[in-house]
Amino acid sequence: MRFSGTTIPGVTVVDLEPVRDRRGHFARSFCADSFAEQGLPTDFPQHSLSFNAVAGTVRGLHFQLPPHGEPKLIRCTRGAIFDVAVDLRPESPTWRQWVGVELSAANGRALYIPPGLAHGFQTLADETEVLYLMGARYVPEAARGYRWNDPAFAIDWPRPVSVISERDISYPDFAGG
Ligand SMILES: Cc1cn([C@H]2C[C@H](O)[C@@H](COP(=O)(O)OP(=O)(O)O[C@H]3O[C@@H](C)C(=O)[C@@H](O)[C@H]3O)O2)c(=O)[nH]c1=O
Repeated sequence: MRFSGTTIPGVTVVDLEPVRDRRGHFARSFCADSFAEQGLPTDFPQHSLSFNAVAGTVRGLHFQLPPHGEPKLIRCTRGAIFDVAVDLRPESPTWRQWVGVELSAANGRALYIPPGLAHGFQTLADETEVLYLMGARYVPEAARGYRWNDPAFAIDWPRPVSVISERDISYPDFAGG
């Protein structure tokens, strides 16, 4: 695995290093030792799959309040997504900034997002599947979100939104907290 930083401290691109032969390839998609060397979490007690039928679907922007903040490792195992992290850490030099990375089954890329950031994505193909490794348990009472089109973030989404949940269009404006 190859780790690369992004414009937001802690948000890390994780690329595969496939070993190829005539059958295809083999690549480690998670390694606790490599994550520890990078100072990243190694305990991911929940793994979740998200299936999205239609291109243009948006999910997010989601996060959990402390102490339930979730480190997330996000990978697209079928289709493609534009994956977004928004920095909500008030002490961060990149507070309120966002970063977007294309993850696809074809590019094998994953994105690590630390706690304190909101996460969302837009699908770029029909029948897109996203696999999460979650570094904290799901606590619905601690779940919060901001709208995908909140002017405080001004995220440049690649497509018009085709499908989004009622909850995700109803979040109030970001108030700076
Ligand atoms: C997130 C989650 C949901 N659920 C349940 C609650 C609900 O009945 C159903 C669908 O949940 P949601 O509508 O919250 O699913 P979704 O909108 O896809 O939520 C996800 O969005 C992306 C952007 C993230 O970053 C994830 O952490 C998660 O928040 O699944 C779990 O049981 N465990 C979980 O970890």
